This record gives sequence, C-alpha cells and structure tokens, in this order.
Amino acid sequence: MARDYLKKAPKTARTDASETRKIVMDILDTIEAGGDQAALDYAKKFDKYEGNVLLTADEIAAAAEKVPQKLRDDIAFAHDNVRRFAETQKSTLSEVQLDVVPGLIAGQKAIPCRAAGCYVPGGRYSHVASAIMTVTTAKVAGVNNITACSPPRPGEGVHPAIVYAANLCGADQILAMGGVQGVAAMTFGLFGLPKADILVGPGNQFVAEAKRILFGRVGIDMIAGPTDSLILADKTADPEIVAVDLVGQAEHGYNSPVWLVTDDRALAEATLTRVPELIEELPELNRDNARAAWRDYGEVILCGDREEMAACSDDYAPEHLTVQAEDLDWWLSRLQCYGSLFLGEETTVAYGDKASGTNHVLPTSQSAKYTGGLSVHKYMKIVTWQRATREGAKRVAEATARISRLEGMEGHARTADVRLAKYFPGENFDLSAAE
Ligand SMILES: NC(=O)C1=CN([C@@H]2O[C@H](COP(=O)(O)OP(=O)(O)OC[C@H]3O[C@@H](n4cnc5c(N)ncnc54)[C@H](O)[C@@H]3O)[C@@H](O)[C@H]2O)C=CC1
Ligand SMILES: O=C(O)[C@@H](O)CS(=O)(=O)O
Ligand SMILES: [Zn+2]
Repeated sequence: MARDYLKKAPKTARTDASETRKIVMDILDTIEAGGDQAALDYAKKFDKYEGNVLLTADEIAAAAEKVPQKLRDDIAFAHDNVRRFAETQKSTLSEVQLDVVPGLIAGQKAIPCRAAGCYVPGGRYSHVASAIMTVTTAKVAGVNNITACSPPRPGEGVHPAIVYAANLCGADQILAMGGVQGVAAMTFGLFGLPKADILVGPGNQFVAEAKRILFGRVGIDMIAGPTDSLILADKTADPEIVAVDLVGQAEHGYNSPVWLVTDDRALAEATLTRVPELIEELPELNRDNARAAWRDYGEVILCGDREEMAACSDDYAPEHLTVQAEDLDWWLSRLQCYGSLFLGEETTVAYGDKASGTNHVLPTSQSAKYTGGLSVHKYMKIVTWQRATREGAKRVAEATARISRLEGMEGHARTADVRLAKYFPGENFDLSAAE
C-alpha cells in the first residue's frame, strides 16, 4: 500500500531557508567587520539587552543564589546521568596501534579540541538541559576551555538556572548573548574569549544556519536546528499517550514538525481529533507554538504494514523517534535513521530531553541520515601517527618511490630515494615508475 497522508504538511524544514541564509550571512559579515560593538548592537536589536555580556564570578554566584534547592538537586541528577553516559561512550574510543609491517608501527590517538563554544538556546524557553548536555560532554571529552553562551532576557540577563547549570557542568566562561551574535562571538573570539575550535549545541533556524555557514573555519557538532519528532505506533499503542507525546514536542516552536506513522487507521483518526484538543489546553506561548507547528508541519501517515512504516520513518530521518508498537526488538534492529530512539510507552522523548542521560542535542532536518547526536566523540579528533625502523620502512620506501613517480610526483619519490640511498648504500633499487 502506498503511504496515505491523512494529514500532509504544507511546509518543510527547507521553507524560508534561503531567506534565513541571507539574514544570517549579513549578520555574520557585519560582526566580523565590526567586532564586539557590532555584536552588542545585535544583542540590543534582537534581545533588547544592554547589560554585561561576559559574566563575572560575582554574577555567576548571584545567579546560583536564585536557584531553589529542589531544582539544584534535579540539575545535579541530570548532570550525573549525562556525565556517566558520556564517560561510557568515551570508553569506546580507544587508542590503537598496529605493526603494519615488521618495523613500521601506525597508531590512532583521540585528541580533544582545545576550545569549545556551547550554544544554549533561550529565546522561547529557558533551556537549562541544553547547558547540561553541551558543557558536560565537552568536559568529559577533555576540552580545555569551554564557553557557554545563551540569550539574555531584557533587564534580566541569562536565566539563573542556565548560568547555574553551565557553571556546575564545567563552563570556563559564560556569555550572555544569543542567536547569530553569540555564535559569532565564540567563533571570532570576541569579548576576550578564546576562538572556538568547535561550536556545539542546538538553536533555532538562525543559530543552525550560522553554524552551517561557519563550518570549515570552525568545527560544528551537526545541524541541530528546530526540533522534529516522529512516532511509530501500531494498534497496541495508547492513542492518548501518542497524542500527548506529539503535542509535547510540537510546543518547541512554530516550525517544529511532529509526525505520526501508523498502520492503524483508528489510531490515526483518534490522533487527528485529539492533538488539536490537547494543544488548546496548553499555556499561551506553548499553545501558539504547537498550534502553528501542527498546522504547518504536522503529518499523519497511514502505511500498510510495519516494514512500510519503518521505511517511511527512515526517509524522514527524524531527530527523535518513538516506537509504541509490538516487538520492540524488531524495530531496534530494523530502524536506521534517527537521532535518538525511544522504545516503548514507558519512556518518552522528554526523558531524554531533560534527564535520562542520553544527549538531547540531536540532528534535525534529515541530518540523521548521516550523523548521530552530540557525544564526546564530536569533540575528539581521531588522529594517526607512525614511526619506523630503517629496515621496517624499506619496502614502503620502494613502493612510495615507484607510486609517486607513476603519479608524476617526483618530489615525493625523491624523499624515499634519499632514504634508501642513505640507509642501504650498497644496494641497487629499481625505483622507476612501473610501466
Ligand atoms: N536539535 C536539538 O537538539 C534541539 C533543538 N532545539 C531547538 O532550539 C530552538 C530554540 O529556539 P529559540 O527559543 O528561538 O532560542 P535560540 O536561543 O535558538 O534563539 C534565540 C535568538 O534568536 C535570535 N533571533 C530571533 N529572531 C531573529 C531574527 N528575526 N533574525 C535574526 N536573529 C533572530 C535572537 O538573537 C535570539 O537571541 C528551537 O527551535 C528548538 O526546537 C532545542 C533543543 C535541542
Ligand atoms: O530537540 C531537542 O532535543 C529538544 O527536544 C530538547 S528540549 O526539550 O528542548 O530540552
Ligand atoms: Zn523537547
């Protein structure tokens, strides 16, 4: 059976992409030319903020005072889970070496980037969990200098719990600056910050586009833009939980897609009825976001069987993928494209978003086709090294000389020739290009 769209979205993640690109390019160019003052001008324009941007130790301590003990405990709990999961992931990265031929050893090392810029979103909601996700993983990876940067609220600055979490997790500096100007400040080394080797963290379409444009001169973790989520559900799923979970992630923003893929028409129809009702029950900001997200980006897709459902899901390559269906092991082994997978009704995306330990900085807009989410590995450079004895490199030198000569790279060939002549003066080698 072909995919039957009971609700089809009029918009996709590419809608307005070229307009966003133009806006971001212009801001980046202006800041690169104008430095600190240009970034401050944008902070004033977009966030109506004119306060101090690089937080002092006193400001960080004052923010901590405002965080209630219960929230501190929850932040510590989430931090501990994220840290231990990151440490376990790090343990999968080993330094290796191989005797490629007797007398020539080649090895792999993992070296952390020296300076990371962690973007912590804060336009619509106060993304405390993003501070935990980004700064903790950088710290576990061994990054030497970590900047956390987040949008300030007019007259208030960065939310105190974000400041508290970033500091607890190991940020060396906290910058009260959001959007493209925040990303630019960390990349260009404004306000006395070290220039970031890598930019990580989620953000809206402007933040994601800034990272995309700057990639190359600075590393990035991935494109982690507006949140998207897909639920795979069969007739065993609870329609109320499916609908609540869809609405839960649609509140992220007006451009956050949520999709239901099912082989059960009754479930699809119940969802179509229930989602708008649940949206209307949300507080105003959340309701406005979810309403627009569902109207413009929400989809309900009916498939013939679970194989078609899995294929459909892999085409969407969602950031968050939930399965509420029979035989979770089958789904775990079959599904190939997602940022993070939530198997069964007993867990849910929000657990991963906030506290369960897996990272919530995840690939959006189909980038899960080629990458996973944020982990210590994103901050680590896998580099190689080698050393050799004269005898061990002899055969390699002969092959190098002949291959280089065949390629027309005479300078390369001579670096091998000169060694063979020096180390084996009595021997004759045929180092001409193989015909
Ligand atoms: N993919 C992932 O792993 C995650 C993604 N997210 C996403 O992060 C995003 C957070 O978005 P926001 O709440 O907006 O916070 P944000 O911090 O990403 O963006 C706020 C900034 O956007 C800039 N901005 C706003 N309007 C602008 C305009 N017209 N032109 C240029 N710059 C402008 C402002 O400078 C402001 O500081 C959401 O889309 C959410 O879905 C959140 C967490 C995880
Ligand atoms: O895109 C995401 O990962 C978000 O769902 C994370 S959070 O809910 O904003 O913390
Ligand atoms: Zn979320």
